[in-house]
Amino acid sequence: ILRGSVARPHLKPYMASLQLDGQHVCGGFLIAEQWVLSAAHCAEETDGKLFQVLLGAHSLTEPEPHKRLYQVRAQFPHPGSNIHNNKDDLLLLQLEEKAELNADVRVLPFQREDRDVAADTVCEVAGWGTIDHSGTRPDKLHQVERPVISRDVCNHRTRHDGTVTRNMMCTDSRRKDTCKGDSGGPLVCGGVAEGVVTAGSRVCGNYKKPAIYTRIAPYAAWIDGVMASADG
Ligand SMILES: O=C(O)c1[nH]c2ccc(F)cc2c1NC(=O)[C@H]1C[C@@H]1c1ccccc1
Repeated sequence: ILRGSVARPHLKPYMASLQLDGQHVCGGFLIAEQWVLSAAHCAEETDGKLFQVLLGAHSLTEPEPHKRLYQVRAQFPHPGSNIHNNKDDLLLLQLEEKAELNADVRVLPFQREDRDVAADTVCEVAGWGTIDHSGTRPDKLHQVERPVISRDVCNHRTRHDGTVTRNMMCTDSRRKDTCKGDSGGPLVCGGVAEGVVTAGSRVCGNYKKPAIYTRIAPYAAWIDGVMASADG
C-alpha cells in the first residue's frame, strides 16, 4: 500500500496473507469458514506448491493472540485466468480445516448484485504489499482509502486503453495506491467486498495507471459452485 497508514490492529479480521516458505506473497480474504479468495496470478510461480494462509494477523512476524497459519487443502484458479492478461484473475483456496472464528478472524461478505459501484465512491483496501517506491515490505498491515473511477475513464487511451472489462473496476492511483504484494486483497466499499486487487504487474502510484480490481459479483455463481462441489 503506497502512502496509506498502518491499519488499526485486527480491525480487518477477514484479511489473509498467502505465504510460501514463511514469506508473504499476496493478500486474500476469508469468504467462508474454510475458504479464502485471492488472485490467480499470485499462484503463477509457486511451482505447484500450495500456499499457507495466515489469518488473525496484524504483524507478519510478532506473536499475536489469534494469529494462526493454516494449511491449504486445494487451490482453484478461475478456469479463465491466464498469464497474458488480467481476465478472471481469481483464486479460491480451501483451507485444510475450518478457520477458528473469533474477534481477529471473521468472514467478509462479498457483493452478489452485479451492478457497478458508482464513480467517486470511496472504498478501502489493505495489505502487506510494498509501501514505497524502494519496494519496502512492511511488517504490519497497511490500509488506504481510494475513490472508484468510471470504467470509461479507466479505459481511456492514455490509461488502460480499453483493457478493463465489465468484470473489472478501477480506483484512482494518484499518489495513494495498492502495490506489489497487495494483490488478492479485497476492495471494501460500505463494508462489502466489491473487488479483488488484480495481480498483474502494474506501476503503482501513477495516476495514468489506475488500480484494477476483479469485480466479485459476476463470479458469485462460480464461487458458490466451487465451494459446494469441493468436499467438506
Ligand atoms: O502482488 C502481486 O501483484 C503479485 N503478482 C504476482 C504474480 C506472480 C507471483 F509469483 C507473485 C506475484 C505477486 N506478489 C509478489 O510478487 C510478492 C512477493 C512480493 C511482495 C511484495 C511486497 C511485500 C511482500 C511480498
